[in-house]
Amino acid sequence: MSKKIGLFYGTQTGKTESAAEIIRDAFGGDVVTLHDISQADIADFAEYECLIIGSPTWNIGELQSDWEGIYPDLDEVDFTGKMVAYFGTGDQIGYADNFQDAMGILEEKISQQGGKTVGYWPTDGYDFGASKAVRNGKFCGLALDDDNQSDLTDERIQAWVRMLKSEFSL
Ligand SMILES: Cc1cc2nc3c(=O)[nH]c(=O)nc-3n(C[C@H](O)[C@H](O)[C@H](O)COP(=O)(O)O)c2cc1C
Repeated sequence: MSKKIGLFYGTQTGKTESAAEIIRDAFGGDVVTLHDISQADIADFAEYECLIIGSPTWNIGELQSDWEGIYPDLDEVDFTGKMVAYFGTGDQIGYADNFQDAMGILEEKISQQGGKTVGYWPTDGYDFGASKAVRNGKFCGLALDDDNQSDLTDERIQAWVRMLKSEFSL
């Protein structure tokens, strides 16, 4: 595996950070480098051909606050030629009409800036009303819900990473 992957995540209470660590470990070796977006610079995206972007949804349909801060600057980043996978953490029962919105908001912006989305994930096995992260009946990335389905997080990540290894051509 010669390609390096940059995983950029934001977190408020640690769940998205834990998921990021499990994703990194699932790739094995030192393929994935973690970047807490609160410590990162937009120039850091340029170092990677493959990116993974993670955010929880907060405050009813909003980005995690560090992503919120950097979001306007994404207009200056060229993601052309990069493959980008997304994951989110959310609460499908407590926030059923905004489940995983942050993942959708980031995917929309980064796609507009040239990123090619990989790692779509089925909506089967979830029960929610509405989500900005759904594209043609699938999530635009891996949806995790540690508030209600923490027992599924590990197996979802392992299956998604197996898929990504192939989509990233690792
Ligand atoms: C005040 C509050 C608002 C939230 N809003 C949403 C929401 O709109 N949509 C959603 O899917 N999850 C929502 N959540 C759930 C969080 O996204 C979820 O707990 C997530 O795993 C937190 O990730 P973190 O620990 O990385 O910050 C909300 C949680 C709280 C406490």
